[in-house]
Amino acid sequence: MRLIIQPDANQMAQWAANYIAAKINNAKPTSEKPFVLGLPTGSSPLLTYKALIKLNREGVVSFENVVTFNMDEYIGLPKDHPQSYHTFMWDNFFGHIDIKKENVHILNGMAEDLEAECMAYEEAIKAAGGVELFLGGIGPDGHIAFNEPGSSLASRTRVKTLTTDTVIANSRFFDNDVNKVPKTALTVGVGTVLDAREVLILVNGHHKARALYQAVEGPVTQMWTISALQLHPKGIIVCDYDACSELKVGTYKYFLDIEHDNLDPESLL
Ligand SMILES: N[C@@H]1[C@@H](O)[C@H](O)[C@@H](COP(=O)(O)O)O[C@@H]1O
Repeated sequence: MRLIIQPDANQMAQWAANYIAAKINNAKPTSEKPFVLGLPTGSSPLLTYKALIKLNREGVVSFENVVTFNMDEYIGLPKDHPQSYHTFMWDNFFGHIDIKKENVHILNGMAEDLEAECMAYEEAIKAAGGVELFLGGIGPDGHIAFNEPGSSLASRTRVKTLTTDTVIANSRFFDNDVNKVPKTALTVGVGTVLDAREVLILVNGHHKARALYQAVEGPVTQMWTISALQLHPKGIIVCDYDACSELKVGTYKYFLDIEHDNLDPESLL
């Protein structure tokens, strides 16, 4: 696993955006062979999306031949609900870049047959040739997508019940009213994420410090589902100084040292 330590969330986002843009450009995607990108919602990727929008506007990267698969969606929220992940993605990213609508895939939390929806999603990922790069964030309890503690590390796309902690955390988007937060969601599995050829996880802020410690220094365990990244041949975590506060000083220094030449976002493009 690589750990890229950046001073703050802005520099983290620039690093991640430049990295993603470089990956897309190096792949030279075409409509026959598009670049398949996995994407998250939440506050963690917001600055990265902003930076990618800027790179798109400046002509550094195009999303014309990029196909996306989002990680998750609430069950029971219509697509046009202000807090649906559909709305989030179009408001914060897709609506500002040159992506084709038909290349965007987001789970439908209103599907009549949710199991069939999940199976079809896995099939669609396969049919697209698999995910090249999965971008993700994590919850303070180390969950990836909506794979809450105790989720199988081999899990696939399915229905998940959200923990009380996650419902409380996400109530900030629902007028701070936990009763308005859906209690279930559709989510790609840990196994689905690990199948991507590369996984890039964003972790910032003090409130994620324990999760980062578990991800980097803890054992692989279903109780911190992000720890499964240790089993991935190409896992990268980009974090800020605040998120590092639970790491051992030696671990922190080690990653700063071995990534010394790769920390400048400008070196990526
Ligand atoms: N399903 C999402 C996750 O994909 C996200 O990583 C997590 C953290 O959110 P934030 O980035 O807002 O801290 O929240 C939700 O539970």
